[in-house]
Amino acid sequence: MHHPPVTIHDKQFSIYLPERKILHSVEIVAARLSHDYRGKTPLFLSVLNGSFMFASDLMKEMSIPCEISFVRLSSYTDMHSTGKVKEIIGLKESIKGRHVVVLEDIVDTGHTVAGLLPQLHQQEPASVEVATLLVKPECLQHDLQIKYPAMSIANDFVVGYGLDYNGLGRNLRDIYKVM
Ligand SMILES: O=P(O)(O)OC[C@H]1O[C@H](OP(=O)(O)OP(=O)(O)O)[C@H](O)[C@@H]1O
Ligand SMILES: Nc1nc2[nH]cnc2c(=O)[nH]1
Repeated sequence: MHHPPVTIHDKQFSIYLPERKILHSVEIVAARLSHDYRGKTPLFLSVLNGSFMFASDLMKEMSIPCEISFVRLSSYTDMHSTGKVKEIIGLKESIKGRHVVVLEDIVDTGHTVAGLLPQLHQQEPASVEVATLLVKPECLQHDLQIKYPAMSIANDFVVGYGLDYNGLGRNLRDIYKVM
């Protein structure tokens, strides 16, 4: 399939990860989670906004009973991290004693996940792991164990499949990188 470059705001982006490759990697993560959490009914915590598409496709591939809830906490306003991590908003149910799997679209500097995990641990879950569609190992600034990364990528700014550039591009089926 041909994927011409796309323009979003002031930038051009070229195809990076086509939809079939994304969906294949999501299937593999779902199979691992379905195996590892058999009998545990995991609670997925999808970190909005970016992870909604990953969360949706992952859930459809899970073959064991599982629950999902959506939380917010945002640290990015532009193409660079502000380094500020905010509180979890929207976590209504108790996670005490639950097997929690945080769902992220991307772990870049790791500030977001590093800020989120202690807040979750305070609530005494049985376990917490992280599943992310993308991880940028070169950019990680925290000692994080990301147990379920679907794909590792280089230090490129990417959009599509839930990921935005200043609000736009989330609807793209494929992932593009800035040119
Ligand atoms: O590892 P980090 O450097 O912290 O970057 C990763 C975070 O940045 C993005 O969120 P963003 O704050 O842009 O919010 P959004 O999901 O609503 O786009 C992404 O969804 C991750 O949560
Ligand atoms: N859209 C987008 N958001 C991010 N947040 C952290 N890294 C990225 C990235 O490469 N793309």
